Amino acid sequence: MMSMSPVQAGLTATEAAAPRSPTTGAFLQVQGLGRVFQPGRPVFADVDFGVARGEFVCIIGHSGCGKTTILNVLAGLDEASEGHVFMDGREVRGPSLERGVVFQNHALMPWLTVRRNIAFAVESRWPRWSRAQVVAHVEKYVALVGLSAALDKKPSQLSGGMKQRVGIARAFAIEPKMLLLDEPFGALDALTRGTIQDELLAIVQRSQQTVFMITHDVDEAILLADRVLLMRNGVELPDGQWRPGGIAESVQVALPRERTRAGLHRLPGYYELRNHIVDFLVSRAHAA
Ligand SMILES: Nc1ncnc2c1ncn2[C@@H]1O[C@H](COP(=O)(O)OP(=O)(O)OP(=O)(O)O)[C@@H](O)[C@H]1O
Repeated sequence: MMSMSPVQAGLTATEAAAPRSPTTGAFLQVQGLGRVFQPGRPVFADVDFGVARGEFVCIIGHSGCGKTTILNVLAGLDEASEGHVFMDGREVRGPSLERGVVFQNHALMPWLTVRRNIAFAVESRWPRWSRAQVVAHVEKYVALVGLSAALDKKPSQLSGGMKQRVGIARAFAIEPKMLLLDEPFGALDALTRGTIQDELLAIVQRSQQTVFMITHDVDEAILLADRVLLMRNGVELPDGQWRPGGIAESVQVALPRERTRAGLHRLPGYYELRNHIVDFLVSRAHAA
């Protein structure tokens, strides 16, 4: 159980921090994760994976397979029914400013300006900072997402894309060890989505940020990720037994890191990779 300490679980701290293969040495280690909402029908079980420091991992799968549930457990916002999550050698036991989370719907405080929304997070992260330090830090991250002109506007005065940018700036501004993104561009139109994908790609490449991101968009995953986890849904087998969902495959994106949206389809290996992922989603993600 997530709530059980290593000592309660009968493990020493060293044993608890020592992962089983295949995640040995990874910055984020997910071991034997399972989540049950409906007894006898776990959403997923035995989920094991690792994310290396500086790696960008996308998870893709059909609605309901449990992606958001996994992300919430990684964020410390939900408890797994089974298994453990370790980040940087320590078990995740609750929310922390070491992890920056961005949801599909920005979750900004509507009564605060862009500046105050981000400053609120920065002040929580570094409570001893002077006002001038906070101001400089906030302005730096708002500039990074191209929103300096909107610093003193409230969320209601911004477009959907701008609000999502503020959410991303806020997550980056706390300089988390890991960024957790739940379909951050899902609610945006294609044009805005493309622009923000490019911005995210540039910021992540510069900062070497470790990222775990949920997406439904195969091209988005190929553009951004070093690796894509393919998640299958839980399914009732012909004999009536329930097989929980889980990670079916981990697919390396073996394309040059210098990718652009416009040039993606010209990269050797792109179509094979895309077809492989689409084929999984069409024929294998729900298969009994
Ligand atoms: N708090 C909850 N109580 C009961 N069932 C839940 C709860 N949260 C999630 N579920 C169920 O768990 C399953 C997985 O949900 P989850 O949101 O993780 O899926 P998802 O893969 O992220 O889906 P989507 O792509 O649609 O966001 C769904 O069947 C959902 O109904």
